[in-house]
Amino acid sequence: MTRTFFVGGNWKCNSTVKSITELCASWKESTDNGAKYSGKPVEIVIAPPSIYAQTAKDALPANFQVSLQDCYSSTGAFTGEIAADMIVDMGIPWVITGHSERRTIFKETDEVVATKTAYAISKGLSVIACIGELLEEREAGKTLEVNERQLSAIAATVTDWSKVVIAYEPVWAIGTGKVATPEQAQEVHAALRAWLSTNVNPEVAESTRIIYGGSVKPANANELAGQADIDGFLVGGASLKPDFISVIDSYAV
Ligand SMILES: O=C[C@H](O)COP(=O)(O)O
Repeated sequence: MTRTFFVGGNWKCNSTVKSITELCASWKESTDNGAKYSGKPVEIVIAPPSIYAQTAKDALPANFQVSLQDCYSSTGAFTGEIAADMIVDMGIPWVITGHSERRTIFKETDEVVATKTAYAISKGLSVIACIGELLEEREAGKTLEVNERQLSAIAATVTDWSKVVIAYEPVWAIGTGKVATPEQAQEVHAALRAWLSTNVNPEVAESTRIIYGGSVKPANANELAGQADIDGFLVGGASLKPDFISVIDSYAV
């Protein structure tokens, strides 16, 4: 089965109305309003800071979808939070869960990430669920153990895998310029797919997109995209630039 190439742009806590307007205008100009990318299907999802979601939605090329960067798993007395219900209400189809910055800075546990993921899916959202090991975990030989533990927590609550994209983001490669080599990334992606096959089922393993994140940019995207089990990217810093379009096109090589 073919897994449609997926490119996410996570703007994190960056952007202004002016920068979004200018960036989206440049993307529209270079993509004929996003109508075609080398003639092959690609799913493109941009995650702006939530306060700019509507600004981005209005300004992005026609075939770019919008995501939020996080959600809460309830409505009610939770000051400062945005419930998955509200994301759906605003016509936004995607949300990111479990980003390493949520896990490390905001202390989200595997269980919190799993709960958010399941709740978002129950409300109809599609989810980019993030996992990834710290540098010390990689150096201690625990890369697969950590990633499988995080994936296992998410998998335990997922009821509809067609709504899930798994983002493997080694924390040591995020925002550092230290991209995982194509071989390092492929090794983990293949292991995660094998884990899904054994612990969920072979069909889910074959159809679920596993994307890579961590210092992806135009100069390294083609080689990463050429790996058998890399089905796209979650891009941070490079998604704030006009030449992000070349990352979107990397699947074509
Ligand atoms: O969500 C995106 C990842 O954290 C990667 O960020 P980066 O491309 O700036 O390294």
